[in-house]
Amino acid sequence: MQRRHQRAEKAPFSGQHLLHNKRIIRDMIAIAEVTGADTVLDIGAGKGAITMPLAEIAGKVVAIENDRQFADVLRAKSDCYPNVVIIQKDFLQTRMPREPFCVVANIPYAITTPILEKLLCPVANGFQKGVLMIEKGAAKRFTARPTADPRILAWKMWHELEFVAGVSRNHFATPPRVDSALVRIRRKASPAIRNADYYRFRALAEFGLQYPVRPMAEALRAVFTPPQIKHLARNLGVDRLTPIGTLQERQWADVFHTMIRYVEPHRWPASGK
Ligand SMILES: C[S@@+](CC[C@H](N)C(=O)[O-])C[C@H]1O[C@@H](n2cnc3c(N)ncnc32)[C@H](O)[C@@H]1O
Repeated sequence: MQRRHQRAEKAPFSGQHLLHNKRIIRDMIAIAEVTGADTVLDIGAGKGAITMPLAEIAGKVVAIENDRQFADVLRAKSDCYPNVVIIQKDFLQTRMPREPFCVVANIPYAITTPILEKLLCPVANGFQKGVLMIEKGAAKRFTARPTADPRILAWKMWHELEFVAGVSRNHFATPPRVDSALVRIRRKASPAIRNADYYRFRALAEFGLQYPVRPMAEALRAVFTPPQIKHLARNLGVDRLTPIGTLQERQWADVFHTMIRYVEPHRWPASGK
């Protein structure tokens, strides 16, 4: 009884919810549009449920798994797949490839946000597209429009995030406590803001969205002068009293470009980078 309890407790902590539905795995690879030219990362590869089907299609698969026993299983299974590389390491400690790469993964949910932070930083990072299995609540939050979360807003300025479908917990062993969902991510070919301005944009978004219900005129008062705010609101097609948390991505791009063009740099929110 006590041993069973210990086993049940291990899974939620380590995120070891292995996907056993082959159709869902095939769908994930198809939705990610993986081709023989792609290098694909499987983050939290487990025993290779996604790694090996990926290896049949992709040019190269990099399976990252920090559990030693799972990494041993992966090494044994990948013997007949010369295009699979196993990295036994914490994903958060691994260096992101600069060359283009994709991700197809059922990730450890406990570190979903740090994983996305690492993948979706457009600076010195070759991530292009992917499909991730994540917790359903997080999938809804990440794909909601508009977003009042500055971190998610920054991800979306450079990437399309799309909710694909919910996935029942019955497709996993051990089933997670929460429902899951697939999210498709694609890097934008022509983002409205240059990669070099990523940290500057984040600083503006974090500053402006400290209190998302604040009227935009008030939230941005320390950055823009009152006449600038008046022009900005007119250009965005919103009232000055519009809550800042309701601005859409394209409006945030306009706010940013207006700041860069018309506001003296000493008034820009500090980026720390
Ligand atoms: C949800 S399971 C998915 C396993 C496998 N991809 C599957 O679908 O069957 C997540 C996996 O991530 C691994 N993991 C947890 N934290 C990790 C980390 N920081 N870096 C790399 N792998 C991690 C766990 O050991 C587990 O195998």
